[in-house]
Amino acid sequence: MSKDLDTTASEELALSSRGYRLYKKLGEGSYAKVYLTDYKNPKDGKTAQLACKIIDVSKAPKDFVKKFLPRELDILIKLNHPHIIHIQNIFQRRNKYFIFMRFAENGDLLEFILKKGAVSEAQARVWFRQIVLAVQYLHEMDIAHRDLKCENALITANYNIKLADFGFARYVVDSHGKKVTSDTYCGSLSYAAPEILRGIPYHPKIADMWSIGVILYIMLNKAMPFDDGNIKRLYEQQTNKRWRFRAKVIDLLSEQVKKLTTHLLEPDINKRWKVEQVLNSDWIAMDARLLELTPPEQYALQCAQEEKKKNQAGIKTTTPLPKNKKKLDSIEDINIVEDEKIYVYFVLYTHRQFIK
Ligand SMILES: Nc1ncnc2c1ncn2[C@@H]1O[C@H](COP(=O)(O)OP(=O)(O)OP(=O)(O)O)[C@@H](O)[C@H]1O
Repeated sequence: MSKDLDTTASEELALSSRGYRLYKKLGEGSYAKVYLTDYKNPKDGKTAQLACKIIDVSKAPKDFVKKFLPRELDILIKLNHPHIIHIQNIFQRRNKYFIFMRFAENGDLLEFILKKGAVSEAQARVWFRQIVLAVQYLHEMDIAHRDLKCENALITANYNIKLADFGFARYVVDSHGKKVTSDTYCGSLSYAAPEILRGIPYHPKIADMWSIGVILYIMLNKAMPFDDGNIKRLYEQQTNKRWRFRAKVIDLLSEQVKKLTTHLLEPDINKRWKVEQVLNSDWIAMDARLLELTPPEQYALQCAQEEKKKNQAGIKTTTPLPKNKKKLDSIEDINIVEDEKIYVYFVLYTHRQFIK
């Protein structure tokens, strides 16, 4: 096996007895490494190429191991959507978790943009809609992704998007069906909504919509809308709407896409567009084929809606609400989940930079 691999001989043996052979590093995140893997089903001999994300809990912070990782695994096994990466198998051995998933042959969206340049508006519309449908499915399941960024939008051989990396994802309702806000600040700084930077408990679904706006901007511009490592300055740029489309593309882009981007990069959470407004936007409608859901997209959405109904029916109503119920200056009153402690989890430095 390649020197690239951190797996021990006994791990390799355990993996190969299940038909897996890891052989090449595909990517690396904060606490995980992702490898290209050959798989041969021991029962029927069928083969496939997969990606394997290895999380070594002995190298990760306690908060990640106790809180984020269990959530990631719990959420991953529930998801089934055409634009979310398919999980083939998960297993744990000593300190390591091995998450086997579909291999995205064309890498991630950031890699693609860095290599090929800004995405044409027609292609961006197709990819953006796929990302938004995946987010609609998650939000319908009452899950917020909380780390939406180009690196987490993977591209298959057929140039379809598969959303990945649920390391920061969480449920946004509590056991009483009440909306909860987050005060754990996750994700990448460049994609973080102003309300996150402000350091107040935030609505994770609404913050996801901001990140989606940043992704759209990056696809069209091959640049970040806001680019400052200093949180205070970044916050000021965001709230004063100090961003513009790059000179290279501004005259080429449609008014419809400019309007959509502006409604997503909206600092006021009450005005920021939600999933349905995006999917019904004039920009998506410019390609009539994209207005209809494909049968797999329709099926996945239906499943999510049914799951939500089931959960709502099973919600306990007799248990008293947590004591720390707190009103905030936002659209609804909210319960702050007790286990959440303020923890800054920003990935401040990105490995890959845009060359303007
Ligand atoms: N299924 C896959 N197919 C191809 N490449 C993949 C796949 N999964 C992950 N990668 C690559 O590995 C990188 C890291 O994966 P992932 O984002 O899941 O790890 P992470 O540790 O959770 O990252 P982060 O610290 O950014 O949250 C991705 O950006 C992508 O380039």
